[in-house]
Amino acid sequence: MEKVDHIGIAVKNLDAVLPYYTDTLGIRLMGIEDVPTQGIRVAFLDAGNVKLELLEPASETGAVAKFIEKRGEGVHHIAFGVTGIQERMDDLRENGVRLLSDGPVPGAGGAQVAFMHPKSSYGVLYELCDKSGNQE
Ligand SMILES: CC[C@H](C(=O)O)C(=O)SCCNC(=O)CCNC(=O)[C@H](O)C(C)(C)COP(=O)(O)OP(=O)(O)OC[C@H]1O[C@@H](n2cnc3c(N)ncnc32)[C@H](O)[C@@H]1OP(=O)(O)O
Ligand SMILES: [Co+2]
Repeated sequence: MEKVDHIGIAVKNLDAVLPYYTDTLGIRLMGIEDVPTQGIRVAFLDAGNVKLELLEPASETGAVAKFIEKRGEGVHHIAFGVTGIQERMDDLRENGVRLLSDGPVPGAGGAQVAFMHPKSSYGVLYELCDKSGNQE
């Protein structure tokens, strides 16, 4: 059983929503970073035993922009923390899960990540997040 590392939440404007999370909900902001490979800016928030990952589109063409355009703001994905991400991907693929890349790709915070297609996961976009090689 994998540990949930974070819950991805798509937002139109990070600066507009952050006060709600930090002031109204009292959740600690851990940091903000650009992830150009995904065309987004992300903010990680410490929600105790799991992180929230707010995802703001940095372009009109990325996955998050398309998600918001089609479905509006809201829960976008659930990320499992794993080690040995390539082996996990191979195992999932052997079990018929459709992965969105052959191998892991760079994620936020120096992680290596991969995604399973929602159509293979009963409607949920799941991410594998491997920080074991992370020097940060
Ligand atoms: C990596 C940095 C950071 C990190 O944690 O380190 C991140 O988490 S980045 C997060 C943003 N990046 C991604 O999401 C990359 C993976 N996503 C994709 O490749 C696409 O978004 C994909 C393939 C999931 C959907 O793209 P597509 O162009 O096919 O969009 P459609 O609207 O045509 O969707 C097809 C089908 O899937 C359903 N769908 C789409 N997104 C989601 C979602 N987030 N959760 C659940 N279901 C989703 C959509 O409704 C369509 O279903 P249908 O029944 O046909 O309506
Ligand atoms: Co994520």
